[in-house]
Amino acid sequence: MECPYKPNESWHGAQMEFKEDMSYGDYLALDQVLSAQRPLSPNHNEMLFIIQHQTSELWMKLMLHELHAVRRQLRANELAPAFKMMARVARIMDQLVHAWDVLATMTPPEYTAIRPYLGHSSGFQSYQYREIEFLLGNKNAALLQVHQQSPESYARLQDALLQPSIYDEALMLMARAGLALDPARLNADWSKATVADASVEAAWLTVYKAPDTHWELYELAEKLVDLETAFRYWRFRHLTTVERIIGFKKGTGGTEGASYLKKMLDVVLFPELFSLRTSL
Ligand code: HEM
Ligand SMILES: N[C@@H](CC(=O)c1ccccc1NC=O)C(=O)O
Repeated sequence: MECPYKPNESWHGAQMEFKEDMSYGDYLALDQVLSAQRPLSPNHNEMLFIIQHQTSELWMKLMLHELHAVRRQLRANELAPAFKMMARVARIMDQLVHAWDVLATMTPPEYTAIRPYLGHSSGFQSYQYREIEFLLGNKNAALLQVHQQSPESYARLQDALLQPSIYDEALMLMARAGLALDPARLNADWSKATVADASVEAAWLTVYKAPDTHWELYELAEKLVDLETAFRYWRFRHLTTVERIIGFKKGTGGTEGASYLKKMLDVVLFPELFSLRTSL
């Protein structure tokens, strides 16, 4: 039978030769990305575990790219581009919320076959996740210690710890727009986690009681609420997936496991944006 492959025939006009030109794989550095999956166990399901984490880290990289830009835009009073980026971050978070469905196809015996190979490594050591938390105001200086072996991530995290969070920037922007905020809150110790403040709640209440007068701040508030809501769903799915797969075992990172993650569900990033709703 004649071989159907004809080297010189084009297919729908597609470029077939890449000796000189940059190809898809070149542009995306696919050789690097696709050679970075290195299972340690003989178990079939470890590939799912690795790719689930690597894709999450890639989306986190994009979230950080967007969140740093949001902070710069807020500092520059450029709200319209900030809104677009905040919406993107919330959609990425939604994507990560749905990604738990893929991981949940891994059963306890399947994970038990992989777990001994993980040693003490844990998502707790994700420096990108920690930077996202810090940028959103959930600061905790003690957690820098986890990254002392890696000067680059330590420096990034330290910078995120010491600089105002996105929420702090939103409050400074509100003050510049003429809303009355306690100067002590505007000069807070940025390395500390956000603490609810009465003057902040009163200012957001002013915005929510007259949206037409404060439309941009109203939109900013709702974008922040979208973001926090998506983040809470992620935490919740992490906890429920973990309970489903390892029950109440201690974590490889050294915490109590599910009960630690349950405590993290109580974290409120933008407290006044939720408490004000009781007064509306
Ligand atoms: C079988 C799947 C998973 C299990 C059993 C699991 C379990 C745990 C446990 C027990 C902790 C607490 C820290 C510790 O002691 O280890 C933790 C923390 C964490 N995990 Fe997972 N996890 C899983 C999947 C994931 C995935 C897919 C991600 C996405 C990147 C992730 C990200 C994190 C992060 C960021 C933390 C730190 C949370 C914080 O400090 O608030 N985990 N995980
Ligand atoms: N903390 C998990 C281990 C774990 O999930 C993990 C281990 C290595 C790399 C990423 C991980 N994911 C999230 O914590 C456990 O206790 O089983």
